[in-house]
Amino acid sequence: MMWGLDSDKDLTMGEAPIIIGQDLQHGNDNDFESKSGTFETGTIIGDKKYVIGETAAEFFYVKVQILDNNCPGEWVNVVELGTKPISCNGHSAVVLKDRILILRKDSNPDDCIWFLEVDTMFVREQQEKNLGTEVVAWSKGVIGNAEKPVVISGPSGVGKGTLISKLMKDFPSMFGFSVSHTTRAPRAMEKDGVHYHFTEKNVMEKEIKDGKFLEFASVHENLYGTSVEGVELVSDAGKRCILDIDVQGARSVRASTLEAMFIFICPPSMDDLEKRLRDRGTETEEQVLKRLRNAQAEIEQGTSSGIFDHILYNDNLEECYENLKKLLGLDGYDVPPKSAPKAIDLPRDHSVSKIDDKIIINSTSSSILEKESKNLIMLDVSSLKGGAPGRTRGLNFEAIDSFSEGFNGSGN
Ligand SMILES: Nc1nc2c(ncn2[C@@H]2O[C@H](COP(=O)(O)OP(=O)(O)O)[C@@H](O)[C@H]2O)c(=O)[nH]1
Ligand SMILES: Nc1ncnc2c1ncn2[C@@H]1O[C@H](COP(=O)(O)OP(=O)(O)O)[C@@H](O)[C@H]1O
Repeated sequence: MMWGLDSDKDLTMGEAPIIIGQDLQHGNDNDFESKSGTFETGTIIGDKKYVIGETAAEFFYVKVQILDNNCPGEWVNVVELGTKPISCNGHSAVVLKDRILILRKDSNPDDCIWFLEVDTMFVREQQEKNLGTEVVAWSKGVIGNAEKPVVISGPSGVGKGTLISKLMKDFPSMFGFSVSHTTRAPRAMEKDGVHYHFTEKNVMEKEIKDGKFLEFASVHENLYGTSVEGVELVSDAGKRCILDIDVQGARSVRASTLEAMFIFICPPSMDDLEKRLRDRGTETEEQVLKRLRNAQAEIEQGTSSGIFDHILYNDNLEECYENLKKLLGLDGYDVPPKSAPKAIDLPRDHSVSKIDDKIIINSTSSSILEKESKNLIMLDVSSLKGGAPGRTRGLNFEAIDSFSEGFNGSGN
């Protein structure tokens, strides 16, 4: 088996080395003691060596340690952000520009590609908040691109929920709702985990601190927030994610790495808005008044801040819904079967090399069956998008088998 790789070159950030992390399990590298994992790779980027270790026998998470060449023998304090992969039977590590690509052995097709970000914008921002430590961030790699999420904002009672429900009912395989967290009390018909994740303030504040939220805001004196996982789960299922969030939240998403389409829904008049809110009958008089007070400012910001790509007036519901469908490219639409994004199936034993933006994964298996199905895989990392917190998308691959001519799979 050839799993860990080549020589230990002194790589600097931004170079495109042939690479690679090194298999320390077999004692190829004596620069430092392998601390505890049964499998480790050591990847040098600039002055730092990133040691990624795992213990396959137990259900542990992969662990990152860093050595600074300027302080020989001393481990640097590391903060690891994001959801981490669970240990598997080893991995290869490949240096990209600002991150390390991890190819995991013996893991499921949808879980074999991960990225450890070491110098992305997200990591640099977090570094400023964690002075005195090294920050790295994990994100899972996903084949292909997800369709841009749709952010829908507008004052309370304008009809956002009604429009979104219609869309989800008419196109259930195309859209998925990002279920927000909130500290407000559930309404009579609302279900936990469906309409919102209803949560306690102290729990939500802790989760915000832990970086679980893409955005959050205090709205009508309650906390609301969109979790990174909530949005990613919808995209992973091959659906387009819909977010119903307020203007502050929309502004935060605009500033984040998440590319989205932003739509603001306006009422025909304040009188109509008040009537809808009162007729809905879900709020106390005090809450209705609070929502109406906030509505004016929300409409001003929504229509003038430049956050939103489109403004829709919800006067006649059916007309507004048709206009929403037009924006989403759904007018006169016959819903096609939606195929889930493809996943890469790595050969169990393989070698890895890198040429420009292509990672070449070559089966070294002696099993005829495996050779037939996946002899050579070319992974294209030229169009990566997103990253921590969340997923790294835009990976494409071609699987080439030696027994038939041409390609037998594509990530596109
Ligand atoms: N920033 C942010 N706002 C949210 C989120 N979820 C809901 N909201 C907004 O919070 C406001 C109040 O929502 P809700 O209590 O359900 O009342 P409703 O708008 O009257 O139905 C609305 O403007 C929602 O768009 C979220 O995750 N983040
Ligand atoms: N175009 C419309 N004309 C009249 N009533 C509407 C219209 N759109 C929505 N409504 C009603 O207004 C109320 C508030 O709508 P809802 O979808 O709950 O608003 P939001 O989610 O923006 O707070 C609901 O009772 C809904 O049935």
